[in-house]
Order: sequence, then structure tokens, then C-alpha cells
Amino acid sequence: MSAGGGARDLAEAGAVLAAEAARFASFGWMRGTSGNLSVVLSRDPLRLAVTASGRDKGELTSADVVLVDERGAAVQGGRPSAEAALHARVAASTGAGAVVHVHTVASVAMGRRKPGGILLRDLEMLKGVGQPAHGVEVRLPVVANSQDMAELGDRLEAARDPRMPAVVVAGHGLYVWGADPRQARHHTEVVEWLLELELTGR
Ligand SMILES: CSC[C@@H](O)[C@@H](O)C(=O)COP(=O)(O)O
Ligand SMILES: [Zn+2]
Repeated sequence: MSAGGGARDLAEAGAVLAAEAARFASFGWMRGTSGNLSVVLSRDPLRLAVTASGRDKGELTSADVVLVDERGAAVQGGRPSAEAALHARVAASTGAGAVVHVHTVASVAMGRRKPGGILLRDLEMLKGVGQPAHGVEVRLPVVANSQDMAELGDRLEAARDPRMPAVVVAGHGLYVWGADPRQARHHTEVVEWLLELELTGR
């Protein structure tokens, strides 16, 4: 995708996001229209393609995408995700090229169990988020939910650990990011795997 974020780029991004969403929906991670995805189309000015609000995320087409600015406001397209401003904030503060938000049972359950954050160590799967498998403890932060995206963005920025490309939002779900949609997907699958493991209470 070029830096300009034109109509063709937006449709291309929509096709990518629709495919990613179909995959996550098939896992049961985007039930009942929940969740949203984004990809950065340009950095200066910041422009993201974000999934449209309220759609069944298992049935998206390339047209179900909205171009938004650094505040999450629509620049082109219909009504962006209610959480578009948080996607823009994550992309700006972490440098990520793609952001995933899913409503998984494991993230909400573990957020309840460990409101101060989820400690992870000695797991081969940690290599999937760029950490050593052994000897290093990594914390997956848990932040309180809010319907105010500015407040939620402040909490996420304050809590996030640069070693972990994800944050659990208590009573809500999971935010994960990566350099591009493919890496964000891999990070999401790894973090969700770690949460599911912790939930088994090993
Ligand atoms: C059951 S939908 C919950 C929504 O409020 C929200 O949390 C969500 O993830 C989807 O919002 P959307 O505006 O469709 O991107
Ligand atoms: Zn949500």
C-alpha cells in the first residue's frame, strides 16, 4: 500500500482486514459484531483503515472499512469502529502498523483473575512475541475498561510494557499490535494461547 491512503489502498486494506476478521471470527473471538481491526496506511499524517462499526466481523467485505485520522475521526467512508480512536492511539504510541481487538473469553476471565497484570515465564510460546523462552518474566498488563477512548488510551499507554505487544482490557477483551496485519495476527494468536494456558491454572 502506498503512503497516500487513496481509494484503492483503502479497498486493498479492507480486503486484508476482512480476511483477518473472518479468521478471528471463525475462532469465536469476534462474536456478536464484537472486535475491530486496523492497518496504518500513512504515518505523516497518520491515517488508518479501520473496520466499520457494528458489522458482523465474520462477514466483512473490502467495502466495510473506513479511513480515519489520528483522532479516529472518519476521513473517507462510513461510520468507523467505536474504538477507532484507540487504534490510532496505539498505532501512534507503539509505532505498530496494525492493531487487533478481539473479545475472547480467556482475556476477560484472566483480567478478572489477575487485575494487576498476568505474569508469564518459561514458555516456548513467549518467543512468538519476541521474548526468550526461559529465565525472563514478562507481564501482560490489565487496564480498567472505559467507554471514553481518550481515557482508555491514557490507561493503555501508562500500563503497556514494551516487551509485550498486547494489553488486556478488563471486562472487555484484548488489544494486540504488530508491524503489519500478519504479525499482529501472530501476536494475537500467541497472546491468546498464553491466556488460555494461564486460565487452565497450571
Ligand atoms: C458486542 S459489540 C461491543 C462494542 O461496544 C465494542 O467493544 C466492539 O468491540 C465492537 O465495536 P465496533 O464499533 O463494531 O468496532
Ligand atoms: Zn470491544
